Amino acid sequence: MVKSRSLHLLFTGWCHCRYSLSVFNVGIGLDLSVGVEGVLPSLARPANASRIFHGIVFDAGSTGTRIHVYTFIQKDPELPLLEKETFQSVKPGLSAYADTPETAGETVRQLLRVAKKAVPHVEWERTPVVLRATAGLRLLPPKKAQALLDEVEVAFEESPFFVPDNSVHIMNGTDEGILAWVTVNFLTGQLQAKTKKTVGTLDLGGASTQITFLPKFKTIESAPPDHIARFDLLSTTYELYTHSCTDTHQTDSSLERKVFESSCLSRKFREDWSFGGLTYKISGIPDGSTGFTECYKEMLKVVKGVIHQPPELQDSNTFYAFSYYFDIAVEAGLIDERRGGMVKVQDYSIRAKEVCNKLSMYLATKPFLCMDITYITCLLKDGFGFKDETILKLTQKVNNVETSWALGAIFDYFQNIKIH
Ligand SMILES: O=c1ccn([C@@H]2O[C@H](COP(=O)(O)OP(=O)(O)O)[C@@H](O)[C@H]2O)c(=O)[nH]1
Ligand SMILES: [Ca+2]
Repeated sequence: MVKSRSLHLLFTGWCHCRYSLSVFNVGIGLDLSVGVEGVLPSLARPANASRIFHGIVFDAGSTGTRIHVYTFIQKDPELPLLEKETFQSVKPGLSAYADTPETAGETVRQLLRVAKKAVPHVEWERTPVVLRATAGLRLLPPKKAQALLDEVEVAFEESPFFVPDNSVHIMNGTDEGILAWVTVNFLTGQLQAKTKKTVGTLDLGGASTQITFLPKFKTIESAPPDHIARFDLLSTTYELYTHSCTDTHQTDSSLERKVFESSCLSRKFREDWSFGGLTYKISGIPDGSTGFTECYKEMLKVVKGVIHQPPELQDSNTFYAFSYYFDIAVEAGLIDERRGGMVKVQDYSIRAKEVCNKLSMYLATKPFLCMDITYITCLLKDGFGFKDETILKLTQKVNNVETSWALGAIFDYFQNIKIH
């Protein structure tokens, strides 16, 4: 089976992009701190509730389904602590069961067992459970996606947990970006600092990508009003720039072709790949050129001019990056899988050149690395317009909590942050 994020993109074609911009008002009465030892914002809960309470979030991603079970401690009437997160994931994602939706229900039941272990029996009936689906379901025909969501809802209703209204739905890319930003800025302590010193976030999923940051005044001024997404958290209104792309299924006849040749692959590489009901022959270009320059040109075709470039990114210093930015950096040997680490945009680019110009060395073990790392390089530089020196903090967890939009989603449930 072919395992490559960028190959998927090349087949699905251009991103469907949404740009949004929002403004930030420095917190009035915002009082948050974070992490395993940190303080979470006051969350709405029953008056007679015990000191410990929980929330369950399912992340139905395009490549897998994950459960996050959060345990909060009510320290005082205002400020609960996030005590811990219990996490588990399964592959493939729900969209793989588009023709057998009952299997999606089984996946969810299997993960709900994790929640039953993590949440004490007496707490089950007041512990909310929600599922948010991302690009995998966004790309399915609506009826097929709904059939999957219906099965999830049945599994939730059978469970002993509290199923709120609108518990199961497809999330739009803007919410995905904002909720990931909320998670990271909460976990890194930026939100409670009551300053404008927040960190931007970059997510690269199996079929979508998001960039979210607190823009400077100039960006706010020059952006069209419909590029604005606001949300409220405690007494603060935040306005963030958030831009989301979901790979769209290509509708033109090029999807019909059965052969896909790329200069990002070794000339000797041959593999069959099934996608969208067709089987493709994937290979290098037998008599053509390979290597970084040619590969980069291929990537430019799917990236250049598609993604809005906020000018201030040229001056930005640090972004938190996760999901495939992390995975590919590990595969490329840029960071350690357990510890994560910091890389510059140019580190991806330097490594891409090294890998792509020695494709035969990677043929047996990492045949798609050149393609994937070149795609990331191109996305960062020519897509978003980052400069070479921008630092990406690559991390899967902050203070032992997953870097994902899921924590932001449980905030959204408890706080109703009203993204608009
Ligand atoms: O608990 C997990 C498991 C995986 N991933 C990453 O998510 C990416 C895959 O994206 P996803 O399936 O979420 O696709 P999306 O629907 O977001 O496009 C991969 O890089 C995974 O490493 C993640 O962020 N959290
Ligand atoms: Ca994701």
